Amino acid sequence: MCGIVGIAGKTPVAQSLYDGLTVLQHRGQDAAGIITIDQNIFNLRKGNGLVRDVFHTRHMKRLSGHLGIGHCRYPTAGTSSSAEAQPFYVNSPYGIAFAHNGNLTNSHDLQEEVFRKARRHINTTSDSELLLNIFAHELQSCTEMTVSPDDIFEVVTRVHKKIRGAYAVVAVIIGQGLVAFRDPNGIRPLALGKRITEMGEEYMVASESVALDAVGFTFVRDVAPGEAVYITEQGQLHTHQCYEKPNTSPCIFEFVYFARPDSFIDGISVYASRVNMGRKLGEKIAREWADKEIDVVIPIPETSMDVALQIANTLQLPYRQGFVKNRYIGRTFIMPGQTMRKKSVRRKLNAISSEFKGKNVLLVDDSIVRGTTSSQIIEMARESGANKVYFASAAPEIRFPNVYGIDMPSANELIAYGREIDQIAELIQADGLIFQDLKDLVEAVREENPDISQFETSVFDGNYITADIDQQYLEKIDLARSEKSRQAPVLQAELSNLDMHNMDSD
Ligand SMILES: O=P(O)(O)OC[C@H]1O[C@H](OP(=O)(O)OP(=O)(O)O)[C@H](O)[C@@H]1O
Ligand SMILES: NC(=O)CC[C@H](N)C(=O)O
Ligand SMILES: [Mg+2]
Repeated sequence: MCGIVGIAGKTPVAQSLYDGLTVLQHRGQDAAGIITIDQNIFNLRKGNGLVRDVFHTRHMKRLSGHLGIGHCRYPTAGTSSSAEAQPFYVNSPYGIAFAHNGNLTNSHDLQEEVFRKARRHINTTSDSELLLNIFAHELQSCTEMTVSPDDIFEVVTRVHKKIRGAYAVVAVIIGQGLVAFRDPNGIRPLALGKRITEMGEEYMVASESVALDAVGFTFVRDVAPGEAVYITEQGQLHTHQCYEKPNTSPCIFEFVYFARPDSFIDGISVYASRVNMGRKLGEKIAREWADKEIDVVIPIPETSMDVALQIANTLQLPYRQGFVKNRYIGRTFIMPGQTMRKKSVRRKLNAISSEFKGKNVLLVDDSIVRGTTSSQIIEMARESGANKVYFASAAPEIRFPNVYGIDMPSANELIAYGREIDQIAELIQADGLIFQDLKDLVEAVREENPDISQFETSVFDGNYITADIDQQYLEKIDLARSEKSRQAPVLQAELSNLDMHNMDSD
């Protein structure tokens, strides 16, 4: 679930892009990149690592220009090689740099087509490099030196027809401007903001509204599903719906886990939706666990805290922060391998024994995916002397792989796959386990914007909104991306030699 930002400014943009990326860091911790345009030259810096590690002062100084884009990456296709860090670049037509959040579901077919019909070579296994080349191929039909907004919208319309899956994209084109667009289902988020300076109006697009807040842009609106936004080099904003029948279905997992609580996505406050999730789950606990004596509600930092507090309020129980989070360790779920994820839980969280000793505790998490966190946390609660350990998840059981930009490619790795609740409880050693109902989760989010009638909920119900996912496809991604297949060391090593960067790697 990567983070993307783009600014068409009147003043240097590198620092704002950097600051925007730092507040989107929770969306991708593996790689980061910024590209700017100055006097028709691209300046690019990208590499593996956190935003603060990839960019040093010497890089920032070289990222001059008033137009630029940035990306922080959580790989969900291809490999974690630095060669697949974004933005990507192609020199023709005009010179295009491109950043993508999401995942294409017809990459395989497109790969063939791009090579045969467009004779374009894709140098990595990244679906984003592929998407850039499709966009570039469509733009190739513009023969004028200046591309008009209508040309851009026609290009995006054709791209929408070719590709399937989830995508929020931002691109900059030499001599032209900044383009951003969102898939027709609006699975991945994209917000538009504006800043007034002495030199004139500046525009910004970002995965989450929080990035706009951080750099002093005012939120204008969400980019609509299927819509494209084009800001010319001179700073004129043009927008157009490029899909005939868009079908708004935002990814519900953004609200459960991915997005920051202080963001608004499609008119929904992520924080308020989490409070609603807490209320609904609290009511379910009151209904179904009337016989259980719970002394205290304890969140598993960090994402579940807003939900847990509301559960405690609903149940009229004390809320205690029984786990301390090491602020220097990032999110474990988006770490690249299971070994690293497993090790990091104990480095990240430590228990305050007095909050557990002799008590019946209700631990709350936003979701249980592989069960890495829950099983270790329950063990820690017991080591700290808890009497009974109950566990509540603000999201329902996750039983289906994700194909839209969340790295859950294999059903077998999901703890709830093929298991009933009591079997999952036994595996994670909980004395009781309760999940939110899907209907309640959808209602909790919808309450904040009833105009949205559906959400992308495939990980819970196997209903894939793009209607192109069958068992064969799921088997293919399982084979390509499961934990087991990613341990093939030769492939990883070979791919990491394919580094192609424009700026020094140090
Ligand atoms: O069942 P699992 O496979 O362990 O995945 C679920 C856990 O991973 C996430 O936490 P993470 O540490 O990524 O981030 P957070 O600090 O934002 O909660 C999520 O909040 C759950 O705690
Ligand atoms: N999580 C994402 O949005 C990833 C984007 C793209 N599929 C990649 O793997 O680089
Ligand atoms: Mg967590």
